[in-house]
Amino acid sequence: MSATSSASPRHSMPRDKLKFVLLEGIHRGAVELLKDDGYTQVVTSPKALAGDELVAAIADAHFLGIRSRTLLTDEVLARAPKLAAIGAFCIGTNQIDLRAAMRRGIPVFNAPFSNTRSVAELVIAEVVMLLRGIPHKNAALHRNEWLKSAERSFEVRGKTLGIVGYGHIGTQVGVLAEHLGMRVVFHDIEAKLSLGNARQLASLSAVLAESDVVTLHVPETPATQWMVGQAQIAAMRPGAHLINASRGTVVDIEALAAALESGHLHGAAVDVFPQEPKGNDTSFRSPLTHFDNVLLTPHIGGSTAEAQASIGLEVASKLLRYSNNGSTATAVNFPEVTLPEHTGRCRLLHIHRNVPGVMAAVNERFSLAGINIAAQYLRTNDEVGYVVIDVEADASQVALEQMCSVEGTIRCRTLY
Ligand SMILES: NC(=O)c1ccc[n+]([C@@H]2O[C@H](COP(=O)([O-])OP(=O)(O)OC[C@H]3O[C@@H](n4cnc5c(N)ncnc54)[C@H](O)[C@@H]3O)[C@@H](O)[C@H]2O)c1
Ligand SMILES: O=C(O)CC[C@@H](O)C(=O)O
Repeated sequence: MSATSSASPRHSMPRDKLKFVLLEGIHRGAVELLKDDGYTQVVTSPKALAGDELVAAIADAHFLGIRSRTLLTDEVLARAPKLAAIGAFCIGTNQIDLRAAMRRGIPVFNAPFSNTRSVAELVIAEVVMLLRGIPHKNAALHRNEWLKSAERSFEVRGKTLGIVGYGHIGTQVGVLAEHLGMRVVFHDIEAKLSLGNARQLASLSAVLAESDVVTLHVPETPATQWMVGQAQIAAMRPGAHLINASRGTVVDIEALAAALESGHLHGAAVDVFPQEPKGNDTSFRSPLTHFDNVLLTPHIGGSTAEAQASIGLEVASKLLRYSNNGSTATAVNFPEVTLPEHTGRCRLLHIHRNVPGVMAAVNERFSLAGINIAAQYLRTNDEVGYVVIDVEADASQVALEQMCSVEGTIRCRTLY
């Protein structure tokens, strides 16, 4: 496969010349899968990178794998001219400027549910721990204080769990909570099929007012930024608990700290933070650290052996499929093309601005050059078109040259 940009548009490269950069401790299963497929150039780092370090690391990368802490802005992407695709080895893709990547002809793949169960299990454990007052009692014992008491200690059975964002994780949490005898209510911007006896309420405030524990499972979007602030916390029941394992920007941490200080909330569990350390060698600071009744975890909702192994294989497979076959199925920012094998033929990939005349120009050039098109697959969105063309192997070089010089081309390449 080749990976080209308008700056260096025409290359065809064998697998061992293509470079994968995998940051943030991506599971070794991903590395093994890539190497087993002939991609021997796999560079890994246990940490997230930023600034000049990130730019240097990806300057000559053809494929990049990250998790939630590597920020890929348009400026960063502009400094990685060979980048053909990005793998987000997680669910969230808010750390990537998806539109900028699309405009640069770079599809982004993620693992939409490989860690769903892990997050749901952690949240259920936190619901039980918070309602029993365990964080506080545990902290006291670590200071040699014996707090044997039933005060503020409750069963979860019969209590109400409010879920905000009833998607993959929210629904799993709801199902598990009902197995423990909880009542489940939820708020979502979309009308959702309620699982079990869960009830969708009309508004966020209705869920806040009715719940003993509120758990957040929305993605980071402009609408969810700081969606739980002072007013929303004030609308929660006195003595209620808040869980955030979604994104750090969803909750106003100062407002949460104030509500814990005043005693309006009896506890919280927080896994995600507005600013998170880049790696395990960096220290963590938060206004929540001095509360005994807050369970703090270092963004490990999806960090289980099972989830990481499964994410590693899932996202690496998607990158391989794109590299070997051209398929963009399940890309989160790109026209999706699912493709059959192209054995015995040469496959050309062309990513272009979706403006009138591009496809006509491609077809005309092929026709004038006497190149027979064996198969053609096209998908577009409002800005970008992605066309995959199979031609006879002996026509590949001329076809690539013709295709790459069409006005409106963002990227073009041939599969090796
Ligand atoms: N803590 C962790 O380690 C961890 C792990 C996985 C995912 N996450 C986070 O959890 C989020 C949710 O994951 P998921 O797989 O359930 O996603 P999902 O897309 O399946 O579900 C998200 C739900 O939120 C709803 N929603 C969106 N905007 C909303 C709004 N303004 N108000 C109410 N509902 C809204 C959507 O309609 C959808 O039903 C991810 O985007 C990610 O940020 C965190
Ligand atoms: O593994 C990570 O860094 C992120 C986990 C989680 O937030 C996700 O979006 O899947």
